[in-house]
Amino acid sequence: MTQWTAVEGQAFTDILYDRTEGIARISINRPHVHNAFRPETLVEVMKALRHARFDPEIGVVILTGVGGKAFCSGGDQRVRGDDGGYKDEEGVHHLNALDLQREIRTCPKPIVAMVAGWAIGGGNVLQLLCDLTIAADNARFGQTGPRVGSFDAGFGAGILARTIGVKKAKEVWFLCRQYDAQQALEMGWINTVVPLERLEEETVAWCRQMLTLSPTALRVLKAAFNADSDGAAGIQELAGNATALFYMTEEGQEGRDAFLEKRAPDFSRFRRRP
Ligand SMILES: CC(C)(COP(=O)(O)OP(=O)(O)OC[C@H]1O[C@@H](n2cnc3c(N)ncnc32)[C@H](O)[C@@H]1OP(=O)(O)O)[C@@H](O)C(=O)NCCC(=O)NCCSC(=O)CCC(=O)c1ccccc1C(=O)O
Repeated sequence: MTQWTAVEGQAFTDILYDRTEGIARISINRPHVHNAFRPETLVEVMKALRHARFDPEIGVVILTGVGGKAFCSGGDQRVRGDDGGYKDEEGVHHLNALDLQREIRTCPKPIVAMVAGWAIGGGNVLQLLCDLTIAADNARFGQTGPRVGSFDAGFGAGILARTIGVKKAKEVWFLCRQYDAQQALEMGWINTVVPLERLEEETVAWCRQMLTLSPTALRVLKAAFNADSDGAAGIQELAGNATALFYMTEEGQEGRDAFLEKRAPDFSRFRRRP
């Protein structure tokens, strides 16, 4: 059994944020609505995710839902307003699941979705955008948009098509059916299925295995997997890794040192590699 400790100084209302060695866990905590999110929920998830990103002791993040019956059932329909989004407590309308989607993709640490029960609507899109998905045998996946007057024509359509194929993605969105964990596994929608009682153990084992590997290699690979589907922003993310690595070389540092020492740079000792 993994021992989790609440992260100090991080108090939330809609989520739980805790950690064990090297792993941060963010859990949507609204089980009375199958972990549907409201704008405030997403603000809290992003805050915790940023905290985990900048914590040097954290190498992997788990995103999950409390209660064993749902990962997340998407946007909370009870706070969906008439002015283009979901209403926060001040009455301001948001579509800030889109902000979280981008933050999941640009977080340089692997994010693992740990899915028990429903991953539906915007909840399915969140698990889809996580780098890996470990599902319990009670997990069920699907989109409901065309039934409830919504759609995600961004990552929710495009990345689903890349993941399970265009025909299958159209089936998911056009028919609004639900798929069990075994069907999702067969489509390549998720990575593995385990009995519910083994879900946490298996997820933590996958995380621990990643923690033994090169963080830089994982970081650059994550950027690489997203680069083409993120367009110029994806190339920027990938290229930023190249710049960071170059700054760590003597060749890169020679340019900086020459400027600071007010002399011409001498790059002659650096090889022109084939
Ligand atoms: C998930 C179900 C299929 C589960 O069915 P069942 O097991 O029978 O449970 P229920 O009795 O239906 O549910 C229990 C309880 O939870 C409430 N509930 C469940 N889901 C939601 C929800 N999404 N919002 C509010 N409340 C919910 C339900 O009403 C029950 O409460 P009671 O008080 O007991 O009545 C089934 O529950 C279901 O189909 N749920 C709805 C799923 C859904 O349609 N989700 C929304 C899809 S649209 C979406 O997520 C868009 C959001 C988004 O990410 C987005 C997309 C594109 C651009 C921007 C955005 C963005 O930023 O938001």
